[in-house]
Amino acid sequence: MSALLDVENLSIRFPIKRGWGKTSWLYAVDDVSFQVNRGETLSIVGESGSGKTTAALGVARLVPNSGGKVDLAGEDFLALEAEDLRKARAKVQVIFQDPYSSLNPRLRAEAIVREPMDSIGTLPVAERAGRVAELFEQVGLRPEQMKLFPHQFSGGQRQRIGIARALATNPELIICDEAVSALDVAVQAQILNLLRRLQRDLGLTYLFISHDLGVVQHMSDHIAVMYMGKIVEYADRLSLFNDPRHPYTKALLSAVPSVDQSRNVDRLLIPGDPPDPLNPPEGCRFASRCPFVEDACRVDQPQLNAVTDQHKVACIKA
Ligand SMILES: Nc1ncnc2c1ncn2[C@@H]1O[C@H](COP(=O)(O)OP(=O)(O)OP(=O)(O)O)[C@@H](O)[C@H]1O
Repeated sequence: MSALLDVENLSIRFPIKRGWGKTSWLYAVDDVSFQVNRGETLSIVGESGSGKTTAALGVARLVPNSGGKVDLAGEDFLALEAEDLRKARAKVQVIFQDPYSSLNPRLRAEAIVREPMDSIGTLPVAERAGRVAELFEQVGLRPEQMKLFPHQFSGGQRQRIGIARALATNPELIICDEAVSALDVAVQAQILNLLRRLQRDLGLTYLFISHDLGVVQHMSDHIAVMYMGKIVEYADRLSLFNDPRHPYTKALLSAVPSVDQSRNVDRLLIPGDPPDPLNPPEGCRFASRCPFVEDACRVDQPQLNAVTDQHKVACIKA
């Protein structure tokens, strides 16, 4: 299967001002590589602050990178300039977490959905209104709702508008950044089912950012686990959930309540907080919280090594 998205050694850092004119760099994403096959979903999971959102926004060039390569559908996306970038933006769209704040409250729903077509110019002007109507139907909204403003919709309906807007340019890659986290559980299920149906019907590829492992289990083909800006484990869904190798992944999974009695996993608690991201430790970044730590873990940073064909782990004990 061919990769639609191939990310190599992506790094993203933010300048943090400290005291008199002193700037430190926070590496939110540190030398991260991954691929997503066409028509598949790669989820990125990890606790708050691990760099999931920054990595995804870096892929879409919505935050500046400080190194690396992003190949999107055969194009060197980070190297594109002005006009080529504007056109290429049609290929990657984002669905944001908060359907309340991500829609312009002063625009009618039809104008919100139409906006990416106008700014990227993907369709002749005369065809855009028809395309908006088609998108409304595709995401399960009624034609008369096109004239309404965002506050006249429920949270789930607003997220449907966000999805219609993301589909407007016929993208190949959609980044779902905590796309259902702000919704209640019943509505979450409807939106997740809609995303899966659209993926199947339109051949979409998803980069799915979530801290909710239940949702991730439902959506993913592959999963990357991030900790402090690094991918610590990368695997297909079954391997990750049935045979997690990194102690951090084991701890994340053991915290998920399971109705499956046969999955009798001992609860593994992660003590303490992550270290200061402005001053990451030498060696493994998880060492200070790892229940299995050894002296060697504090010396060299573990590389992401293959344990099987579909499974990579950055832990010297894996
Ligand atoms: N614009 C910014 N300026 C400075 N630091 C930032 C900026 N954006 C993110 N960070 C920092 O980068 C790190 C990664 O943040 P990011 O939002 O990518 O994490 P996350 O895993 O998506 O967490 P969450 O689920 O809470 O959004 C954090 O330490 C965060 O404070």
